[in-house]
Amino acid sequence: MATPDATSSRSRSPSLGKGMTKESPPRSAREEEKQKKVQGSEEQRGSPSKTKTNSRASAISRRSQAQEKEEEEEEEEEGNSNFSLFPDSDSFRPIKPIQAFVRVKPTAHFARDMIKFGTDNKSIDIHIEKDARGGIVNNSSTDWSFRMDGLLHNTSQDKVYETVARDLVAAALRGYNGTIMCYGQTGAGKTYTMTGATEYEHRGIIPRAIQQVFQAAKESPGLSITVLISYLEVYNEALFDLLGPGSRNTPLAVLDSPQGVCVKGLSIHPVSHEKQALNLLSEGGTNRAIAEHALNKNSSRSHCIFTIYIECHSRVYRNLKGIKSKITLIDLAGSERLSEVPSAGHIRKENFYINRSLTFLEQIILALADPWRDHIPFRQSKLTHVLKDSLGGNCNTVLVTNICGEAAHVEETLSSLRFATRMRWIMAEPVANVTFEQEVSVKALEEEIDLLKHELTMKDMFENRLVTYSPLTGAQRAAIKSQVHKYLRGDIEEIDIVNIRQIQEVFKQFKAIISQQEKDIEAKLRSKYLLGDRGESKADFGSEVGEEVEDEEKEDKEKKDKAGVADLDAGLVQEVEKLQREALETGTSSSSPVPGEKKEDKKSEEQIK
Ligand SMILES: Nc1ncnc2c1ncn2[C@@H]1O[C@H](COP(=O)(O)OP(=O)(O)OP(=O)(O)O)[C@@H](O)[C@H]1O
Repeated sequence: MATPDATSSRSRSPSLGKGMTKESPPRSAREEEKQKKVQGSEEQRGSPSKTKTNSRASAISRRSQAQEKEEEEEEEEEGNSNFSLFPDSDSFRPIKPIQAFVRVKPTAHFARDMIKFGTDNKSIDIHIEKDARGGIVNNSSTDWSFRMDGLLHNTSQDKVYETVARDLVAAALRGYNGTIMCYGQTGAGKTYTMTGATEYEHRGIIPRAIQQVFQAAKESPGLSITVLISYLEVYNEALFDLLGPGSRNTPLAVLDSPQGVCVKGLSIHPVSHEKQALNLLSEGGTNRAIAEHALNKNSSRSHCIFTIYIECHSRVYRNLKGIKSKITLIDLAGSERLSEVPSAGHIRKENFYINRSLTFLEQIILALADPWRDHIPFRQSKLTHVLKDSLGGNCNTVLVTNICGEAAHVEETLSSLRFATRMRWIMAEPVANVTFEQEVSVKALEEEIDLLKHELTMKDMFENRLVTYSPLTGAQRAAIKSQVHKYLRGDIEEIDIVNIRQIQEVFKQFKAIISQQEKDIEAKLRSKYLLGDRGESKADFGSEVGEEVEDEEKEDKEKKDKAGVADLDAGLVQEVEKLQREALETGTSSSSPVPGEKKEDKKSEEQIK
C-alpha cells in the first residue's frame, strides 16, 4: 500500500522518473527550465519563486481567453446534443484548452483538513502539515491551490457523463474527434468512471457514449451512420488487440500514416446496434490484464484504449459530404509508483513499464503545453505513439483525474492534480473531419449540370429563343466561320450573339483568320522579296571582276537602296493590303480550322440563324 512515506520521496517529474533515467536521452537545460516553469503553474501559496516567461504568459492569456469563452458558452450549450451532418458553426471554437475534471472517490475517511473544495466547484486546495510529509522532500511548500474545469465530488455516473462526455460525443457526431482519458492512482476509480460497474445505473462513460451514438442514429432517420469499434491494450510496452483472436499472442505495431496513427492488425468491428457494441466492450474487458493488490482487487495492469469510429452521410442527399470521426476512451493504468512496493517478478516488470509509459506521457504533456516546441517525441513509447492524434491537436480532449480523498493518499492526489494542471495548458484546435466521396461527387455534379441545362432550355422556350447548350457541331462551327468572314468583308453588319459557346467560337474564328493571314502574307512577301535578293546575291558571288568594279557596284547599290527604300515601304504596304483583300475574298476557301466542313456552310448558316 502506498504510504505518505513511500510516495513522498517520489516526484512525478519526468526528470526523476526511474524509467526516465535509464531509457531517455539526457535532458537539455531548456527542458529543465521548462519543467520548472510548468511546476510553477500550480498556484502555490508560500512557494518561494514564481517564474513567468513570455511563452507561458502568452499561453496563459490564450488559455484564459479561450476558457472564459468556453465558460460563457457552457450554459448555452447544455443539453444541446442535436445530431447534424455538418459542423455546427455556433459551437465551433477554433482554439481551446484541454478540459480537466477531478473526480473524488467516495470515502468515509475524507481528509477534510487536507483537501478543500472551493464553492465555485472548480478550485481545490491541498494542505499538508510539514511533519506529515516527512522524509527527504523539501517541505517549504505546505499549501497548494489548483483550478480545474470542474470537481466531481459525490457525483453519480449519470452526472459525470453529462459533465465530461455528452458534449464531446455530440461533437463527434458532427465530425470532431474526441478523447476522454482517466488518470490517477490505483483504486481511485478510473475503470469505474470509464467502464462502470455491472449495475445498469452505474455504467460508465463508454457504455453511455455508445448509447448516445445509437440514440442519435435512431433520432436521425435521414442520416446513414456506420459505427465501428476497436479495443486496444498497451501492456508491458506491447500492443494487444483485446477483440482479436488469440489476442495476447500477437503484439501489434503502431504506424504513422498520412491519415494519422494506425495500429497495424488491430481489428475494427462494425456494430449495428447498442447491444452488439456493449458485448464487445465486455468481451474486451475480460481480456484485460488485471491483478490483485492491496489497493485494488481488480487492478488494471495495462492502459486500455476503446475507440468508437463514426462515419455518417445523408441518406437523402447521398451525393454530398459526409463526416468521419472517432471517440477515443482511455483508461490508464495506476499512476502511483508501485515498483517500490515489494512484489513478485512479473508484477515488478509490469510496474516498471507502467511507470515508464506514464513518465513519457507526462513528457509529452509538457511538450504539448509549450507553444514554442517544434518536436513532440510521441514515438518514445507505445502509449504516447498510439495517442499521437488523440491528445490536443485537432480534437476535443477531456481529462478525468481520479483521486482518493484519504489522508494516506494525499501525496498521490497532489501528484495527480499537478498532472491535470499540466494537461490544462495544452491548447487544442478541433477541426471537423468532412469527407468527400470523389465518384459520388462527380456524379452529383453531372446531375446538377443536367438539371441546370433543362432549366435554361425551359427559360429559352418561354422567351422563344432557340438555343442549344450542348457543344457546337461541326456544321454550327462552319456557319459561325462563314458569318465571321462575311462580317469582315462587310457583307453583314453584325454577328448574332446567341450563347457563350457561340461567342467563344466567333473569337476562335477571328484568331484563325488573323493567324492564317499572317502566314499567307509572310509566305508571299518572302517569295517575292527574299528570292529577288538571293538572285542579286548569286550574281554578286558569280562575278569575277576586279576590286574596282566591285567598289563601283557597291556604290551603285547603296545609292539604289537609299532611293528605293521609300518606294519599297510604300510598295510593301500596298502589297499587304492587296493580300489581305485577297484573303478575305477567298474567305472560306482559306485553310479551315475545322477541316472538311466547307460543304456544310450553307446549311449550317441557316441552322444557326
Ligand atoms: N465513484 C465511485 N463510486 C463507487 N465506487 C467506486 C467509485 N470509484 C471507484 N469505486 C470502486 O473502487 C474500486 C476501485 O476502482 P477502479 O477499479 O475503478 O480503480 P482504478 O483507478 O481503475 O484502479 P487501477 O488503476 O488499479 O485499475 C472498484 O471496486 C470501484 O467499484
